[in-house]
This record gives sequence, structure tokens and C-alpha cells, in this order.
Amino acid sequence: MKNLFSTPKNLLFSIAMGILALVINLYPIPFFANVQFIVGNTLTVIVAVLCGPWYALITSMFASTGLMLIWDSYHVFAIFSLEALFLGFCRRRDIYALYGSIIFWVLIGMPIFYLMANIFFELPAEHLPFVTLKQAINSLIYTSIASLLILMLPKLWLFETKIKDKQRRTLSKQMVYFITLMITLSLLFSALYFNFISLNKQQSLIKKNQQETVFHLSYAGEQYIEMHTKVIKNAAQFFTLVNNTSAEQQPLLSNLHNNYPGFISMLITDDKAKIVSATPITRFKDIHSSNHLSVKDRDYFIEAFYNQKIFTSSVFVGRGFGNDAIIAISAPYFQKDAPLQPAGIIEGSLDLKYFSAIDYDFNKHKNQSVILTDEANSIIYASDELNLKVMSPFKYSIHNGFYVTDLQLLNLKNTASNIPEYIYASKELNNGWKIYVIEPFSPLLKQAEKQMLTSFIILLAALLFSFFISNRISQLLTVPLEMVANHFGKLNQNDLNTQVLDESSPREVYSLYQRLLTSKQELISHQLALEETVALRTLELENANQKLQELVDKDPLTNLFNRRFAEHKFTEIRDFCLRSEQAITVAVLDLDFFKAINDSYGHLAGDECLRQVSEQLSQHFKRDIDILARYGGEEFILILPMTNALNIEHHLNEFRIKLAATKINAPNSEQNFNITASIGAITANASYHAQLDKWIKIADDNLYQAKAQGRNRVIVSIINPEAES
Ligand SMILES: Nc1nc2c(ncn2[C@@H]2O[C@H](COP(=O)(O)OP(=O)(O)OP(=O)(O)O)[C@@H](O)[C@H]2O)c(=O)[nH]1
Repeated sequence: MKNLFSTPKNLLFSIAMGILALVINLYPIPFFANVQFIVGNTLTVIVAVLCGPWYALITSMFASTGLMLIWDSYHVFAIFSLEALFLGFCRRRDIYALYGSIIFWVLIGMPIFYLMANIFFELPAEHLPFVTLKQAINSLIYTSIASLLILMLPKLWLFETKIKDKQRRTLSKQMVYFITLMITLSLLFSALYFNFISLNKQQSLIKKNQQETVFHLSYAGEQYIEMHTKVIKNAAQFFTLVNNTSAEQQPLLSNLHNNYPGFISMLITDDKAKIVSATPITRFKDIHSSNHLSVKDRDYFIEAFYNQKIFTSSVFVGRGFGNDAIIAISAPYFQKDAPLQPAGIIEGSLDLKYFSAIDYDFNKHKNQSVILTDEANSIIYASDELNLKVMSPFKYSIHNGFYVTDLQLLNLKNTASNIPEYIYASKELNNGWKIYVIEPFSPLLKQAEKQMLTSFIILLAALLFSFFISNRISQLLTVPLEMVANHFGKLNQNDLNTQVLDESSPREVYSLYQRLLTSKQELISHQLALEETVALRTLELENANQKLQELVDKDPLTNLFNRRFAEHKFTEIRDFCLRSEQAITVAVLDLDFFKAINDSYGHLAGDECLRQVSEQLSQHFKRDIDILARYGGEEFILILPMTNALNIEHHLNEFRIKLAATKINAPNSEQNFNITASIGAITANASYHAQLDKWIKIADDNLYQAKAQGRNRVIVSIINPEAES
């Protein structure tokens, strides 16, 4: 664990960001219904990108605490911790945060969030996809904002990072990301903005539509009641004026009823509350058989007869004429000669089913339902689909404002629930009745969800599209650059004339290419001139070196090797002969009476003599491996490897004889002279001795012998090393 948080600076940063995120998350931005946007998590993403997964986890814990406080749900810890870790690990693998966020929400976040919401949220199933989608979109928003902040304020974030990726990113990768980021942000914001506008418009349309419906329905209802009240009132006046008998009243009443079918039934009573006429006639027959039914206990009789006013009852179940839910409208009629003395009442029972007709007429919006209540809040009429019982009290709960919307919301079925079921508008009629127009809330939610889903799909498609487009755009730059780099990387002079960029490459790249080409051409010609100079200098140097070497190794007068070279070369020759067990001959040659030559013919003639002897030597001992050296003065040393002990003496004698026969011209004179040489030599197996001196000693002794024996002779010692030892 210690290793995970090894940088105190990062730890402090992640905690500070966490606290800030907690505070910001306490104030979510309301969008629509129960959907809010959180922005505090932006800081979690920043920490994930800058400091890695474990620090992001700390920040996320704080940020989630803020959300837990407002949403009262512990699930936020799980989902947002996972998101923080995922983004942190994506960053380690060099995956940009936005790509990471898309991968996370599509593959992990949305399924988990949906599952958790299903288990822990007190939301109806139809709200879940909407809330889940919103969370994914919300995350894309705060991830994009975080990515932009990191890009725009790079100097702000100086942190020792544990992120392993330190690779330099390609231009095309960066360009693709910037473009994707911009498209995501602009698309998301515009999609949300237009969704918001469209939802608002939708809501005001619904509101307007409902209010209009309420207005029309209430007007129609009022008209309906007013008209029927007027009918009863006029009928009462008519019967007051005419004051006819019950037998005469019956056809008049039937006729009236025929003209106003809105009444289920109508009746006329006398001053004893006994029904004297009634319509429809079928029901009246029943009344006759039930022996002069009295209505004196009915409100519509009492109110109209005793209080002498036109009365409209609340809704009630009729008795005697059937068991329909009715509203009774009644009015007193008076005796002709005693206008203040009621002679009875006329009553009409309004057919409540009439409202289904006007409901149907006005119900232009398919989802709308209508409820009509009387002044005692009893249901007079309710659209069939609501399954509400007529005459039962109208029970509902008004939504407490938890959902963000301008609409009025209520619950009918589950009055204890926080989740609104219906959008409503209501109006009170003149007579104290109330009309409600309601429609379900969930279609609006579905609409919002559909818009969110469409935005999300468009976003994904746009991302894919922008990915390809920006890839293509960046290729316009990077491909020619790559070609130029390759071209100049392995270019030789012949390739210079090959055109690598076609017409489609950008002008800037082409100009860069041309400038590089010019520099390269200059470089190549400069290089060629340089190479020529270097070759010349090298040759001169080699010659000088050779000369130097010759000066070091050779005797300038005779052009034979010098003593130092001979001694040095001996070791090499001996090693070589040692491996093949070959014999070596070392001979010391000394010119006889050379001093006399100098003395007689001069020093120059002596030099010439030395040169000619050397030439003779070179001609006679002509194997490459023979070393012929001037040992000093008029003395020469011959190192002859791989010699045959049997004929070496003969070979040396041949030279001696040839030399003796050679005429040597003294320079600057007509004179010539002969010279002889004495040779002492040793022939032995290479293993004889490592020191040349040992060999020379024997050869010298032999030379001394040769001189002593009269000069111009060869004495060779053949030494068998085994015999020696
Ligand atoms: N011209 C000339 N003479 C040289 C050179 N080196 C040595 N000498 C001479 O060679 C002579 C050698 O004389 P000595 O050592 O007495 O030998 P020699 O006269 O050949 O007598 P023996 O060896 O006994 O036959 C000397 O006079 C040297 O000055 C040289 O490079 N050029």
C-alpha cells in the first residue's frame, strides 16, 4: 500500500481535489425531471490522468461522498470508484481518458449502473434507461472537460507521476484526440441544450394543451348544466302560468324530455311531494304500481319546494327511477292564484354519461383523461381508462417538487409515491364543480430518454466518423512527412531526382521537402569534394609513411634493410620456421680489403662498390622471405629461412664467385676494380636459439676463420641442436 501512494505531493493533490469535488457535487445541475448533472467528478478524472488510478480512487471517494449526501445512495461509491480506477489504468496504458470513458460506460458502467439502479433505486422500471443513459452522457461531459483542462493548462499540473507511459505520441494520434474531444464536447453540449429546449417546449405544449382542454370542457360542462337548469326553470315558470292538471302535464313533460335527452328522467310532484308526472313513461308505470311514490325526503324536493329556489344537487345514486348516478336539478312551480305558494316541483335528473360524449369530443390528445368532481370532491365523471368509481371521493397527491419541471404533477394510484404519475390541469366550474385533465408523465420521460439515446448514438457515430476523418486529415501531414523522412534517410545521389511527393501533399511539406533536397544536394557535393581531398591526402600520407618506414627500416646507401630491421625480423622468421621445423641460415658477409678500395679509388668508389654488392646480393638471394641487411660498414648479414643445409654452402659460394667476377666501375673515372667477400655462416634448425646474437656469433667466428684462411671463401657451420644439447 505504501508503494501505491509513494508521492506525498500527489497524495495531497488528490485529497485537495477530492474535497473540492465533494463540495461541487453537493450542487448538481438540474436538467429535467429527476435528472441532474454532476461536475465534481471532473476533478477525479484530472487526478486519474495526472497521478494514476490509486490517487484517483481517493479523489473519487470524496466526490462520491458529496453525491451520497444528495442522492442518499451508497451505489455511487462503487460505480465512480470503478470509473476512477479504470481511467487511471487506461492512462497507464496510454489510452486517452475520453476513449477510456467511452469504453468504460459502454462495456462496464451502463450495465452495472442499470443493475444497481434496478436493485437499489426506488425508481419505476421505465425511468432506469433514462437515468443510466444520462449518467453515461454526464460522464462523457466531465471527462471531456477534464481532458480539455489538462490540455489547456499543462503548466498547472507539475506532478511527479507514476504513469509508466512516457512515450512520445504521434502527431496523428494527438490530432485525432483533439478533434474527437472537441466534437464530443460540442456535440454533447448542443445535444443537451437542444434536448433541454425541446423538453421545455414539449412541457409548455402539454401545459397549454391541458389548459385549453380544461377550459373547453369546463365551458361545455357549465353550458350543459346552465342549459338544463334553464330548461327546468322555464318549465317551472310554464307550469306556474298554465297550472294544469297532472293528466295534462304528462304529455308536456314527455315532450320536454324528448327535446332534452340530457336528462335521464324528469318528474313533477304535487305540494305533497307525490310524483304526479314522470318521464320516461316506462319508469312512471313502475311508480304507479309502487303506490304513489313520494319524494319528500329528497334534497331536490326539500331545497326547491321549501326554499323556493332552483336547486342543483351533488351527484348521488338515484332511487326509484333506477340506480344511475345522477345530478338532480329542481325548481318549484306555484299556484296561479297564490304565487308564493309552491304547487310542487319539477325535477330533471342529468345524465352523467353526457360527459363521456364531451370528453370524447374534446379529447384531441390521445393520452388525456378527464375527471369531474362535484363541490364535495366526489367523482361525477372519470374517463374509462382511469378506472375510477363515480361518486367515490377523488383521492390524489400533488407531487412535492422533487422532479424538476414546470408542469403540475399528481399521483392517483400510488399517492404515497415520490414518482409522479400524471401531469394535470384543473379548473373550478361556476357551480363549484372541478374538472381535471390529466395525462401520464412517463411518455414525456420516454421522450427525454429517446432524445438522450439518440444523442448518445449520434455521438458514438460522430466519434467514429471524426476518428476516421481526423485520421485522414492528420495523414495529409504525417504521411508526406514520413515519406520525406524515409526518402532522406536512405538517399544516395542517384535518388535525388526521384520525386517522392505527389500533388496531394500540403504546400508546407512540399516546401520543406524542396529545402531539404537543396541542402542535401549541397551536402552531397560538399561531401564528394571532401572525400576527394581526403583520398588525396591519404595517398600522400601513405607515401610519406612508406618513405618514413623505408628510412626507418632501410639503409639509405644500399637500399638493403638495416641492422635494426634484421634483428626485429629474425624473431618473426624464427617463429614461422619453428612451426614447420625448418632450418635457418644466418650469414655474415664482409668485403675483403675494402679499406684499400677506399684508399685507392676514393670514398665514392667505396660507396658505389657497396651499392653494387647489395644489388648482386638482391639478385642472388631473391626469395621474398630472405632478409638482406647492411650490418654496418662493409659488413652484410643474410637471414635465409627454410634453407637446405646440404646446398647452402654451395649457394653462398656461387654468390662469392659471381661477386669476385664482377667488375666495379669507380665513378668519375675510367678505372674499374674487383672485390671479393668472405662469408661466415651458420645453418641450424630454427629451434637452435632465440637470440640472433648467438647465431651471429657462430657466423662471425666462421667469417674470422675465412679471413684468416686467406679471404674470399665461405665457411658454414651446420648445427644440429640435438647434438649440441
Ligand atoms: N667508402 C666507404 N667506406 C666505408 C664505409 N663504411 C666503412 N668503410 C670503410 O671500410 C673500411 C674497412 O676497413 P677494414 O675494417 O680495415 O677492413 P678491410 O680493409 O676490408 O680489411 P679486411 O676486412 O681485413 O679484409 C674502412 O676504411 C672504412 O672507412 C662506407 O660506407 N663507405
